[in-house]
Amino acid sequence: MNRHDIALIGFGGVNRALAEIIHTRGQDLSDEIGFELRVVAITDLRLGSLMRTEGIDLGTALTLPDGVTFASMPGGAAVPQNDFVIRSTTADIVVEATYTNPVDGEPAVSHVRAALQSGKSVTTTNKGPVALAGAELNRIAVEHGMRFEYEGSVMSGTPVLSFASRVLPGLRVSGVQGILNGTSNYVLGQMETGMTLADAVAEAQALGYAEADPTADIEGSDVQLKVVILANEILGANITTADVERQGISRITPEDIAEAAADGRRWKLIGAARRDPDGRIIATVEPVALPLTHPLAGITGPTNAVSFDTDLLGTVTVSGPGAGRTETGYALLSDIIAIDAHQRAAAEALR
Ligand SMILES: NC(=O)C1=CN([C@@H]2O[C@H](COP(=O)(O)OP(=O)(O)OC[C@H]3O[C@@H](n4cnc5c(N)ncnc54)[C@H](O)[C@@H]3O)[C@@H](O)[C@H]2O)C=CC1
Ligand SMILES: N[C@@H](CC=O)C(=O)O
Repeated sequence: MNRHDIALIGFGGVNRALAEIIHTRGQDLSDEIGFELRVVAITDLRLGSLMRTEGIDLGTALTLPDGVTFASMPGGAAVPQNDFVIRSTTADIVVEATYTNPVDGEPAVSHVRAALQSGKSVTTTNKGPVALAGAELNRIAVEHGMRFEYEGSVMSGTPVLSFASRVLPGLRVSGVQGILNGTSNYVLGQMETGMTLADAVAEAQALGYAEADPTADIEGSDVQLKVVILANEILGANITTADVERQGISRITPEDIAEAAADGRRWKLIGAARRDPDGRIIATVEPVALPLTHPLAGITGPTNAVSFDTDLLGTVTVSGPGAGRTETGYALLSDIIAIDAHQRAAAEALR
């Protein structure tokens, strides 16, 4: 049976969830997807680095006591050594799931670049490399015959990017808009029950929805990155975050929430991008008090939804999980399956 060896860069909620799926589903997973998966390297700021060409004991790696680093395991060290691990690992796929840096995407951009240039395909849920260096990294992937997959960068495990690229062929999409951040949607819903914004954010953090710095969720920079990704991937734009007006939800008060409810409305943080008649891209992130009859008003908790404005179908909406450790760990698995399928197709074409 074919096998893929993977290196995990970052060992937080999402990459641990992927490791859990591999560890607990074991041979059943291999039988279902048609190939074996082994983790042969892990690096993490807090835990250090670990390399085992024969495969890492995920049961041990996932249950290290607090304060114990990978130095306690064979092949482990107390420091991450990201670049060394990425360039020297025997893995054929690198999985980048470190913090999203909304300013310049680093060091994740460098992680992805180093992996592609050293002959590894990459899957990532990190919005930074995709939004801030997507064109460059996709070009490097093609130049090196590698794949750069990032389904989980928008709407977690909900395959909105695959949907748009594979299920809408022949349609002209003029705009995309929706609820693109699970944390802020969860927070607004909790505030409707009387919870304070701060307490609701703390809950979202405990549930694994929020960014390491939840300001990104609340002030809209996470949505801003996702709007850039959707505009560039689906509208064929070439915009950056500087082209996306941004306003978050921190100024929404309990009184605003109550006033909206009395008026039959619900506050939602909406990301949107559209191409206007003269071809310009108008892109925004803003809170909107939607009427309860609006299709996005019923989107609750960490669920996200994206509507596509098309020429032949009118509006098509995709909804599903927008955040969550396991849901996003699945996004990485779906990318690995896609990478395997591309590699099989390429090998078949050479026969
Ligand atoms: N949690 C979610 O629901 C979703 C998360 N994402 C994205 O996936 C990525 C990971 O998210 P989580 O696992 O939830 O975050 P997390 O904060 O739980 O884990 C991130 C891990 O990366 C490590 N790390 C950070 N910088 C590093 C570096 N320079 N070198 C090595 N390790 C480093 C940290 O020590 C931490 O263990 C983020 O970019 C996030 O925006 C995307 C979709 C959904
Ligand atoms: N913090 C993000 C995670 C997914 O991108 C969110 O809450 O949507």
